[in-house]
Amino acid sequence: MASSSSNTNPSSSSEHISSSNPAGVPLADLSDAHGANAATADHPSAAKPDPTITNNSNTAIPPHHHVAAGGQSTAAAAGSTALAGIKVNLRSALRQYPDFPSPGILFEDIMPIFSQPKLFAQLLEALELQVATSFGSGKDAGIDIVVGLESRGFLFGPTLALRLGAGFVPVRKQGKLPGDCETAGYTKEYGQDFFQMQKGAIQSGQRVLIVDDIIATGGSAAAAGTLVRKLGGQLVGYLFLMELDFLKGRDKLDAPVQTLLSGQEEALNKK
Ligand SMILES: O=P(O)(O)OC[C@H]1O[C@H](OP(=O)(O)OP(=O)(O)O)[C@H](O)[C@@H]1O
Ligand SMILES: Nc1ncnc2[nH]cnc12
Repeated sequence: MASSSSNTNPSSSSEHISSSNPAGVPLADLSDAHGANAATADHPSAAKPDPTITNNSNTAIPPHHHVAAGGQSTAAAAGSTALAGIKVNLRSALRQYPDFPSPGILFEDIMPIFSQPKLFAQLLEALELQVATSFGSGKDAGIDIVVGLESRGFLFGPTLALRLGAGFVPVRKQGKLPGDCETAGYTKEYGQDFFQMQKGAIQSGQRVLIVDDIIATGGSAAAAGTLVRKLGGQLVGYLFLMELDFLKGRDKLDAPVQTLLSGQEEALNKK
């Protein structure tokens, strides 16, 4: 199994507050005790380096922009600044629900992001910027297919696919897709299930990026990766909105992992 690593590129690894905001949307109110800059047991402070912008091969993700000797390109630096500002806003929109859907689970509710159109737009911008750090911008990323996991991966997967000039293919819970399907069972943070993909949904050798909202134990994502490979896809990476640190789900994945936000350094009942 691959292990996680810290990014050695400080300009893209912290959720610092930027005074300029290239995304053009007001940053969160930092005076709010529940705002993005508040250090809570659930979320690291904004000043703490973000360990999530990493791959799973113990190397920093190389930017695909031209890099001038001794530093980032102007485009890469602008992208890093925009990404950092957006992360602050995304984090402040998340809500936590203890003991949902079962005792001991601290549920991270991402839905408020989607009810605010400017934030929803920023999420897509951040995901595209994050993809660009590894693969290049838009169509240059060379992603053929974005695979989204039912159901929250359907909220932004298709839109991200369009922005990358890629197609979208769903992974669904068992019994929802017609025709011949491949099936993979898995265990997630609060239960067990089966995922399916339609045979023929991916052409042999197509470059596939798997996206979902949250990686917890990594069980769902690992099963999706198994299905993509069964269909002949080339799995180039995973992209999540959020990672629950204490569960170390990325250790189950054998392709590069990128996440916008990290949280829950410890289990709920250990706090
Ligand atoms: O890393 P894991 O422990 O596998 O957990 C992560 C998965 O759990 C949630 O999905 P859920 O099955 O609750 O479905 P939903 O998106 O339909 O709510 C989440 O959206 C991920 O897909
Ligand atoms: N703690 C959690 N919050 C939201 N979605 C999840 N999926 C798996 N674990 C989760």
